[in-house]
Amino acid sequence: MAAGSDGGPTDRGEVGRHPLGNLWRLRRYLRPHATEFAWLMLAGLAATGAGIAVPLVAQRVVDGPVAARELPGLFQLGALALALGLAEALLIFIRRWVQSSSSMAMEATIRADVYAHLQRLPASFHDRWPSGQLLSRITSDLSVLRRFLSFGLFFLVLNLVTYLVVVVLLIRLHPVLGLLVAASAVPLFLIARRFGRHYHTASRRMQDQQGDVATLVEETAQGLRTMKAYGRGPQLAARFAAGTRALHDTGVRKGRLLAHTSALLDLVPNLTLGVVLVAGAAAVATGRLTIGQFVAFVSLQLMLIWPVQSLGWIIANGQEAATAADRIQEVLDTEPSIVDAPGAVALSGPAVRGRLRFEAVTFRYPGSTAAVLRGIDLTVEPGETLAVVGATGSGKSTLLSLVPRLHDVTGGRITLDGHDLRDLRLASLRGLVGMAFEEPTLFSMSVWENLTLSRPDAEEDEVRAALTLAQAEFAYDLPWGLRTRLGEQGLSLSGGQRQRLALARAVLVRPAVLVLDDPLSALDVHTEALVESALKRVLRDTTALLVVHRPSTIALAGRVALLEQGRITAVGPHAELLATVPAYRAVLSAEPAVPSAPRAPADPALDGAPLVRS
Ligand SMILES: Nc1ncnc2c1ncn2[C@@H]1O[C@H](COP(=O)(O)OP(=O)(O)OP(=O)(O)O)[C@@H](O)[C@H]1O
Repeated sequence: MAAGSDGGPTDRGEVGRHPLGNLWRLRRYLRPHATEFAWLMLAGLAATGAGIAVPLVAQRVVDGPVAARELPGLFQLGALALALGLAEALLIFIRRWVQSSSSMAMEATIRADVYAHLQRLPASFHDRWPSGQLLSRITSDLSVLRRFLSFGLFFLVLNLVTYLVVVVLLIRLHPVLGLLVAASAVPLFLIARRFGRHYHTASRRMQDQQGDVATLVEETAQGLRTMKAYGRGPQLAARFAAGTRALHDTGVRKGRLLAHTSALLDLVPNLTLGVVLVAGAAAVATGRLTIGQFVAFVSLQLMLIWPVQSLGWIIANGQEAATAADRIQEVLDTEPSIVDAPGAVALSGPAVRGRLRFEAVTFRYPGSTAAVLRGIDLTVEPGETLAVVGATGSGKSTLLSLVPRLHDVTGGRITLDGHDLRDLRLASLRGLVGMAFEEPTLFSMSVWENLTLSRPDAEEDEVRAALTLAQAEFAYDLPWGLRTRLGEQGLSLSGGQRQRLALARAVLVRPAVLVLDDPLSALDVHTEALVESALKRVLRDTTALLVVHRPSTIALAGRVALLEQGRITAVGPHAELLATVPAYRAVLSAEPAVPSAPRAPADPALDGAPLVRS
């Protein structure tokens, strides 16, 4: 089942045309373990063979030494039965031993692949997929798959072989009764097929609902403060209760479906056994069957009870695995849209001048009809700092996110030193662009690891310089200095501290282009002034695009671009815009907003010159 066209999860409960198709596609993960599986199957079949041989030995015992009252023969056959029992136990042990290691290895490989794929997928994919859905796919769905690959699939093959071998032996012992047992496979098949159909739909619903519940838990954990502040605990609890109730109801429906089917599956072999007991006893009485053969027949038939009884569980496991495979393939089938183009080139650090140019850039979010950015023409010269100012929702963050290709333009192009960004190797581009967001993300790792995410090879003195620049030396005073582990999302730090660490991380890249999305918003006036004065030094050597709101930070920029409803309406030095553009004044002050008449973006060469109105 493919992912939605806009990269979102597909409709709930939708069942693919080939329910087992996606499960079959995962066979490539079995291949590296083919030898282990062959041994596994061999050990399983040998153990079953030993088990099947026991009733045949019993037949010899009854018809031979027991009938003839011959003690030495009885001991020999008894010893053979014991040896078969021991061999069966040993083989089962070997099978279980191999089984656990290969299935765990397969699960780990699939999990690593899904995780790597998630990393390749663009920001727009993650905007659309609830994180709980991804979490449940990479955890519980993979466990379901492992259970199937290690147990369900194995027992499906083993039980099928056992069934066929035993039925052949039964037919040889007594053709009529043997065929009767063989015929019982028909109702079994019909029951199993009906169960499989219904169970597939129910298990898809349940696995999706598990994802929904995981999303709710994650949202609650993240929004705990907001929830408590607004006293919204009961509402969220009610939402959660509704989610878990839905999950419970689907679970109960699934359980009942399985119970109902298991009862039917139990009934068939027991009914057949009843018929065999009566008919077999009659055959013994009329001399058409020896007592030994009768004992062997019944013992062998009893060996079919477990394979038939476990059929319901195996089908359930198989359907859950098919659903899990569908859900995992939905992620794996989503093509990463932002990738290296064929022939993409890498730009290396010192040769890069850092001339950034937006040419008639248009951008529309996937699934949305309205463009967020329209006809953006803007040039940021090497070493220049350009501030982007605009009302909330005007598209500032979106504009900045296009530079490291978190999203790709939907019209026009952006160039760096004349190269279309889409013709550059992604790793090279992202190595040249340092970025800090207003909402800085710090990971559950040490401060050092968080800082060097942008440059794993950074030296200690470089990290120190970046921390000094970002006024983040407080990191040295944490309990274990830079080795201190931060809590989830760095929650143990204040907003301003997190922003400063994120800023240090961005400048550590020694970026050719620095993109800062309002990174000083959480700082107090005093710290902001210190960071600004330090930033000034960094900005001298790099091309920078800043989203800023405060006039003090705007002073860092040589020019300012005013963004209004996705369009650049004015470009020029701050003082001039302030003097000549009412809309600009309105954005920076409490004046009522007056949309400006469109203005041609000024040529950077005209910096300081009067603005040109179009
Ligand atoms: N992931 C997204 N998917 C769809 N629309 C989005 C997405 N992110 C932002 N938008 C929309 O794009 C528009 C511009 O958003 P953007 O965040 O770029 O504005 P902004 O100028 O940075 O706002 P602010 O100053 O409040 O941060 C808004 O209308 C917003 O609803």
